[in-house]
Amino acid sequence: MTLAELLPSLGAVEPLTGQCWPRGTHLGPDADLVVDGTGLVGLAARFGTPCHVLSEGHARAAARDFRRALPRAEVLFAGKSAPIRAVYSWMADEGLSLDVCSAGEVEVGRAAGVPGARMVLHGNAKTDDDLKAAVAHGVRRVVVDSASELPALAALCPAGQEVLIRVIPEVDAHTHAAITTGVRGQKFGVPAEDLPAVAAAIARHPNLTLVGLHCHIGSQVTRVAAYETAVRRMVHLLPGPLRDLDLGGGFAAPYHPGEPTFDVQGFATRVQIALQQECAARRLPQPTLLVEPGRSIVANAGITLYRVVSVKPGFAAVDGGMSDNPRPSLYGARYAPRLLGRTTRAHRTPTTVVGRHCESGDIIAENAPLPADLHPGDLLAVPATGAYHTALASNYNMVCRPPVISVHNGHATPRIRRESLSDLMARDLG
Ligand SMILES: Cc1ncc(COP(=O)(O)O)c(C=O)c1O
Ligand SMILES: N[C@@H](CCCC[NH3+])C(=O)O
Repeated sequence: MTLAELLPSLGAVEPLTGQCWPRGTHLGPDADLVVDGTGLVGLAARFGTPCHVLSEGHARAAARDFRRALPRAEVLFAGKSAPIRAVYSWMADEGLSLDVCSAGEVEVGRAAGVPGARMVLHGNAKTDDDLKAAVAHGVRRVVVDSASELPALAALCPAGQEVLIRVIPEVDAHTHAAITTGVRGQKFGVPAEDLPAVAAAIARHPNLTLVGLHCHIGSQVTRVAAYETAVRRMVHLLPGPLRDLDLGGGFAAPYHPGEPTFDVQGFATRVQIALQQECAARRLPQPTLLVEPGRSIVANAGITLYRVVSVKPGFAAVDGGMSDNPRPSLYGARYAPRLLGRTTRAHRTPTTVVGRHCESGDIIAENAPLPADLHPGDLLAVPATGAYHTALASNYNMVCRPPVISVHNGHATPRIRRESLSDLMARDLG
C-alpha cells in the first residue's frame, strides 16, 4: 500500500499530486486547498456553488512562459478559451495579443482595453456583424478561411486591411476528432493546392494585403513533433516572403494527476530550428512566428466547486453538470474531483460524479476514487476547468450559469456574477 493510499485510513488529508491544480496550490487547515492565497472552502461559503475559481497568478505565469520561450514571436491569447474581460486584460498586461472569432469576442477585447492592432480575427463563417465589429475596432489582421468570404471582406474592410490565409497543413495532431483541424475532411482552411488561387483572389482586391499564412492543427495536442511537421509544411507552402507565420494554438493541458504539462520550451526550440532550416533551404527571410495558446494558459488556472446534492451506490450527484461543463459529453473528457473541507477514515471507492441534468451522459468524473462516506452537503473541487467551461456553458434545464471568481495573492474578485432567474426570463418575451 502506498503512503497516499494509507493516509485516508488514518484520517489524514490526501496529498496533492500532479500538475492539474493552479501553481502554488497547497493544503490548508481542515482539508482545505489554498489557491493563489485563498482557501476554497471559504470561497464556496461566500459565493455559493457551483462556482468557477480562476487563479490570476497561474494564468499570468503560464502566459509569461510562452513569452519567455518565444521572445521574438507574437503570442496571442485564444480568446475563445476564456471570454472573460479580466482574463483578456491580464493577458494584455503580460504582453499577449488576442485571437478573436466573433463580434462578441471583439467586444470583450475592446472592453478589456485590447487595441485592434493587437487582435487577429478568425472564423470559417464570419458574419457581416463580426466583420463590422472588427473593422469598427480596427482589428489589424483577418484570417481568410475561404475565397468565398473575400467579396464581403473587401466590401467592409478599410484600405490596407491585412489578411492571412488559413491553410490545411495535413498534419494529424492525434487528438479527439471533434477538435482535429489540420487534416482534410474537416471544415477549416484552404487545401494547399488552392492556396495560389486564394492568394491571387486577394491580390485582386486593392484594399486587402496578404501578410501571412495560418494553420491550426487541433486542440489538446500533446506531441511537439506535430508542430514541427506543421512549421516545415507551412514554410514549404509560403508563396514568397511574407511577414507572418501563424501556427495556431492547441497545446495540451493536464486534466488528471500523472498527465504532463505541455513542453513550451521544447516546442519553442524545435519549431524555431525547423523554421530557420526550412527558410534557409528555400532562401526566404524568416517570417515572424505567431502562436495562439488558450487552454495551456487557462485550463489549469481554473477549479470548479460543487456541492454534493444526492448519493446512491456508485454515484454522487452535484449541483452543476453539463450546463457548466459540457466537455465530458462533447469529447469524452473526464475530470479528477477531490473532497474538500473534511477528513475521513472511510475507504476510497470508485464513484461516478454526475450532474443534475436530464441526460445520462451528464458525467463529470467516472469511477473517481472518493471516500465511501460521501454525503449531501460535501464540497468537491474539480481542477483543470479554466478553459472552455464558461465559454461552452448553457442554460440547459433552465439552470443558472455559475459565477467566475478570480483569486490572486489572497484576494478574491467576482469577475462574472451568478446568473439569476430574472436573467433567464429576460429574453423570454411571452
Ligand atoms: C484558430 C485557433 N487558434 C487557437 C485556438 C486555441 O486552441 P487551444 O485553446 O487548444 O490552445 C483554437 C482552438 O482550437 C483555434 O481554433
Ligand atoms: N471546445 C474544445 C476546444 C475547442 C478548440 C477551439 N478551436 C474543448 O473544450 O476541448
